[in-house]
Amino acid sequence: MNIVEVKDLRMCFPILKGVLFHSVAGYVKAVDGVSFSIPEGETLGLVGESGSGKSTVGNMLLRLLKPTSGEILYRGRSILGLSPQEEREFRSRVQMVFQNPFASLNPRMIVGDIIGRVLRVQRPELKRDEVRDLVLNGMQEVGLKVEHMTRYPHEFSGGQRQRIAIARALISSPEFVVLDEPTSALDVSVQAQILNLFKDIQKKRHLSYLFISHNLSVIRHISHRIAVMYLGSLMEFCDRQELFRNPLHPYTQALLRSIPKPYVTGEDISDKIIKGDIPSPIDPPAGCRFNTRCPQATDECRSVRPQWREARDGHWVACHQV
Ligand SMILES: Nc1ncnc2c1ncn2[C@@H]1O[C@H](COP(=O)(O)OP(=O)(O)OP(=O)(O)O)[C@@H](O)[C@H]1O
Repeated sequence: MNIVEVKDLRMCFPILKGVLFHSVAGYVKAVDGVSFSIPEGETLGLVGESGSGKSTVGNMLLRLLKPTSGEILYRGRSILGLSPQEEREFRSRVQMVFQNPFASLNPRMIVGDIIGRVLRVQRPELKRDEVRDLVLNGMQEVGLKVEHMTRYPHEFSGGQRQRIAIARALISSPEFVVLDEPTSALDVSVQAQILNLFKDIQKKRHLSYLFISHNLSVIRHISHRIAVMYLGSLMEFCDRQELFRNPLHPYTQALLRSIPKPYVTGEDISDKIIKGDIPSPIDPPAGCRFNTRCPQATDECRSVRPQWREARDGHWVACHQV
């Protein structure tokens, strides 16, 4: 069963102008017709360059942003227009971990209170000792110690702080977690530990993740399926192994070529880097969004938007050349 299904999702941010920002000068088409699904217990890796719209998708799934149009189904039910009761239930089932563990933790609260606060709001019937026990279990699950409970965030390293943020996200026993670049601010060795922690927790709790990153190596390590995003649109979506063995879209192929090889020093990857800049989402190119940088672009690519279609079993792509 799919835990999340997204259909033709769009998000346009108005660009306001004037002294009192009273008129609209245009729109940023941050997300422009995105569809995908996430099966229960799986991780969907959402990868793309900076500004491609990944965080906007994540924020819409969390109900932090209301889509301009499209549908978001959570366990088959729309999450748009929930009653206050349904909203509370949704909040306990869906959680998030963001990139910056330095900014996301209140520096004036001790760790035990940071993690336990969610429970005080969501389950006011719990007694103090019960909250404490749950917080302790949660801390141990992510590799924190009992004595960490009374310390402040500034006393911890980046990796430890991200463990605190993870414990806080898990304390309400969510089913689905949006992980928005959760390891990007960490050292490489710590990144691997945190990625493995996410995997262990997923196995144990049968959690589903949307994992957002610009780093394909990280996405490869953690994902079951991968969606490749470019300038607000999905270019390709399939199983992880299929994507790395048989990438169909020229953008995905270029992304894979640009991953530096381990143990090769001084490798010249200048001819493998995608040429040109990502165009502005205020005035995206007509036809295929990638046509201005695609070596295979034809007149059709420059004028007709490619359809999002299943080229092979479970392998979706938007490209005229496939
Ligand atoms: N609140 C907003 N108002 C106006 N434009 C926005 C807003 N939020 C995002 N954008 C724009 O929408 C586009 C997509 O942004 P988004 O943050 O979703 O991309 P991203 O792929 O997550 O990039 P990054 O990896 O840099 O966070 C960008 O052009 C961004 O400037």
